[in-house]
Amino acid sequence: MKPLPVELDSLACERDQRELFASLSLRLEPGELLQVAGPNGSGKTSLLRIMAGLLPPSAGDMRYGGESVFRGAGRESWRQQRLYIGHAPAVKGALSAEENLAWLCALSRPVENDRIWHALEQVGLRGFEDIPCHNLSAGQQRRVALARLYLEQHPVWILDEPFTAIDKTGVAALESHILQHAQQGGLVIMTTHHGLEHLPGVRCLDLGQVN
Ligand SMILES: Nc1ncnc2c1ncn2[C@@H]1O[C@H](COP(=O)(O)OP(=O)(O)OP(=O)(O)O)[C@@H](O)[C@H]1O
Repeated sequence: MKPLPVELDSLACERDQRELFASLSLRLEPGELLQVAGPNGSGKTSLLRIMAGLLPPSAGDMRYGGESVFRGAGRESWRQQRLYIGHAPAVKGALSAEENLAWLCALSRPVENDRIWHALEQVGLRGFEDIPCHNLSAGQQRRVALARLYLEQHPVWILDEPFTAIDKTGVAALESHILQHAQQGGLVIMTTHHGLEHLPGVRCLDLGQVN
């Protein structure tokens, strides 16, 4: 799937009658990596959830390839184009890593088991495929969610704190995978309190500065 430009047009978010941001406009081209930064509570997760189509904005619009992602046919097609991984691992504790991934992928398109095993191997979970996730560590559960980045074919990735609970080696591997996705023309929008200055071409949107 070839990514298309993403445009934020005067986007605003209010929660509990408090304005988090207003008149947020920017255009992202395929191949870009955007880091949404800002202090705790500045609205990073809220913005990512709006961009994922999971939270309505209080004003403004967002377009993908020129079509609003909040209305009509654009809404459904956006959900097939973007992969959203929230800050909680969102794995079901009673299911194994393999079962979780089969279930999560089936929501968009079923995948074969050998591809699931390959993805779990990429995130260092070889040998842990069949263990119920409630018996995995916090970092391992996070890795189960992140295995989707090796499994699914969405052009746009929206990642909320993907490095949380991941060890140093895992962070380096994930950074390189994210960079590779952008270099191959994908679009990445992510929040992280982890510095990304050492990665080439990262664009930063600081919500602490826009309000
Ligand atoms: N479900 C909710 N209902 C009402 N207000 C919320 C809800 N979730 C978050 N908020 C409020 O919105 C504000 C922004 O929260 P958000 O999670 O977007 O910030 P953040 O920048 O991601 O913070 P952090 O760096 O701590 O993860 C906070 O003041 C929070 O209290």
